[in-house]
Amino acid sequence: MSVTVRVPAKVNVQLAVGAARPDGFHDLANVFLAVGLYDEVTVTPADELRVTCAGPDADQVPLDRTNLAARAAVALAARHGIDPAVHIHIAKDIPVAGGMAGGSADGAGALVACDELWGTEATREELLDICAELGSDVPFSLVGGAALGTGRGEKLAVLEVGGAFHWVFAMAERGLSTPAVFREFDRLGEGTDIPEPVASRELLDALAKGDPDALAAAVSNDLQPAALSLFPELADTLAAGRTAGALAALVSGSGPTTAFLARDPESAAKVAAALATSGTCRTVRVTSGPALGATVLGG
Ligand SMILES: C[C@@](CO)(OP(=O)(O)O)[C@H](O)COP(=O)(O)OP(=O)(O)OC[C@H]1O[C@@H](n2ccc(N)nc2=O)[C@H](O)[C@@H]1O
Ligand SMILES: Nc1ncnc2c1ncn2[C@@H]1O[C@H](COP(=O)(O)OP(=O)(O)O)[C@@H](O)[C@H]1O
Repeated sequence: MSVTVRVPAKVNVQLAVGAARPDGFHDLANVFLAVGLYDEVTVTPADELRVTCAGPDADQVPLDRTNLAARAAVALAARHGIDPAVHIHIAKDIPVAGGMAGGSADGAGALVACDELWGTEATREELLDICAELGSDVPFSLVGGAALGTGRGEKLAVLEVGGAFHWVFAMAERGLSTPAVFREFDRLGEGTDIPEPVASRELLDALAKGDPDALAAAVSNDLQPAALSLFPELADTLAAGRTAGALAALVSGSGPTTAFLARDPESAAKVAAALATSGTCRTVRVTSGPALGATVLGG
């Protein structure tokens, strides 16, 4: 018997970042939108806990107990007095270290899959608690759709979305480390007054209406200057997408994946084709959001 769970990637349509807290984290107003790029996490009973991974970026994924999927299985098992002897296989389509929360997706996926496999019947609240222990982005991977994350991004309020938004994602030649980007944010902001992060009313209204032009006018990412400072070539990718007709071009979360909002699928295809031949990125993907959160596909 095995259980497979499908989990989406995310883009941050707004990422407002406050000053560093005493615990090293930053308070956020983090508006997440789940998009239709997915990892699939399959769990099967085994003699001991083991992780395998397949996909274009599989060689960059740790297969030891630091893998977020393994940590999720161990955390659920510990709470329920279960031996976490399970083979976790990750079919990885979400770019690694790209600012699209691929590791978080695998953590949420493994948690839901193990809950189903072991019949632990954890409440949604317990699952969300474990997610928050695993990482700031993990609760959103479970929930999907669109949500406002406050605190370090783990406290979620579900948001209304009035229609599908069309996106193009450009994957970069190398990854960026999330802690390094937050450190660069701190360095760039030294000596300045960093305001409390607040969600934009215009942005929430644009999401609720499903209005791509209004969303394009309202998107923002406070980590973008830090990501560009560490990876200046991303400016060329952003410019190539804008020139090709994207309504908005921004770094996805801590980067280095860049995200381009298009008015409709035809325009998205045009932007993707231009980016693919621009020589400014590794690969290009076209998709839309919102997408469902962690979903059991069956065994
Ligand atoms: C920036 C965002 C935007 O959604 O994601 P990515 O773009 O990397 O996917 C998130 O805040 C990343 O969330 P996640 O990747 O789960 O981070 P965590 O494991 O909780 O933390 C990793 C490190 O990032 C920094 N961190 C993370 C979240 C936060 N609110 N403040 C921080 O300063 C800290 O240095 C922390 O040690
Ligand atoms: N299941 C996993 N998939 C990908 N990366 C993982 C996983 N578990 C742990 N990691 C680690 O997390 C780091 C961040 O990866 P990822 O979650 O893909 O990016 P991001 O935080 O930029 O969205 C990776 O470099 C890797 O070392």
